[in-house]
Amino acid sequence: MTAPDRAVVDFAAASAAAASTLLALDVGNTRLKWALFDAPQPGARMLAHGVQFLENIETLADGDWRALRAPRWVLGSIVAGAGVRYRVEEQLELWDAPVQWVVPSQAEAGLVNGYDHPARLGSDRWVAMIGARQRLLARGQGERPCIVVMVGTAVTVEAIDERGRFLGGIILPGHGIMLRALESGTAGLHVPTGEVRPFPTNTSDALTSGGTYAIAGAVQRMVDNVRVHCGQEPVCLMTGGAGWKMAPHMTVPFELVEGLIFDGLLAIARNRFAPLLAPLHANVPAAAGAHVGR
Ligand SMILES: Nc1ncnc2c1ncn2[C@@H]1O[C@H](COP(=O)(O)OP(=O)(O)O)[C@@H](O)[C@H]1O
Ligand SMILES: CC(C)(COP(=O)(O)O)[C@@H](O)C(=O)NCCC(=O)O
Ligand SMILES: [K+]
Repeated sequence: MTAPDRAVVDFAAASAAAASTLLALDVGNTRLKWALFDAPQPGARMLAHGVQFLENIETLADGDWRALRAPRWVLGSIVAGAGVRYRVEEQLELWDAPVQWVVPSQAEAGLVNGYDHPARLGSDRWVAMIGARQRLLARGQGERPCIVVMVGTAVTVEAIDERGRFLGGIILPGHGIMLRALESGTAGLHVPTGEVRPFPTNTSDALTSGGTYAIAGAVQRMVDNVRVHCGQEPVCLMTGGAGWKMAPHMTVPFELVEGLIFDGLLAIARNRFAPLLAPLHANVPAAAGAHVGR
């Protein structure tokens, strides 16, 4: 369902774009997601986008990125290690624009950070929450608390209150890590992927269902926590490469949204870069959905 290692380029749109392009990067522990926008602000048009597994980063400059219009700005989230960051920066030498990596702070783009040490929060979590908060504000739901679920290599479930304060969140292993942990810690769990069943009657189904229900149950628990704390039902947004796998098995109402991290990066970019733009872009419509990764 997702499109691995593939770039989609709208050449007509790319050539029409003004020189205010933003390359947005989301580097996770499994894959690098990128998108080129025609302006550094919410509602910007996506000119091209793609995804690469981390082991294929070296192909970007000579592959997907070669034909791209040069970005004026590069803004990214990265949670992979320093080695990966260095390899990404090497590919970015294709252009003059220096990359800015987002570091979570005390407050940015409408979100207040409740983490004990704000900078120790994963930047992907921070940026996705900024995207979620912007989305709620844009559709008049700024008075609602929010749960943000990201299903990637790891799974995170964040709680944001009705005033835009990040209360805290949980981290649990993603599907792949859960399975590998069970395989490596036992003698009898080397089996093919199974199906999600309410009452599994074989090892494959038992493992697949266990992982899926662990995630669904964790989300349900965080929704309960927020309901008790905030006194109202949260809006639940789910994103990430494996979000579609969880969707059929959730027990709380939710919306599957692609590109929450890109929404967040555009909101941050508006604060950092839009003031540098001429009035040319003053009337770009706000908050169109960004769709990425398919
Ligand atoms: N076609 C696919 N290609 C890659 N990963 C996929 C695919 N479908 C589902 N996944 C799952 O999505 C996860 C990667 O999602 P992603 O959001 O890119 O993670 P991260 O941000 O941690 O790199 C993988 O761990 C895998 O379980
Ligand atoms: C929790 C994460 C591993 C998620 O990574 P991902 O699944 O997106 O690759 C990442 O956000 C991270 O390294 N966080 C730093 C620790 C923290 O957020 O508390
Ligand atoms: K991620």
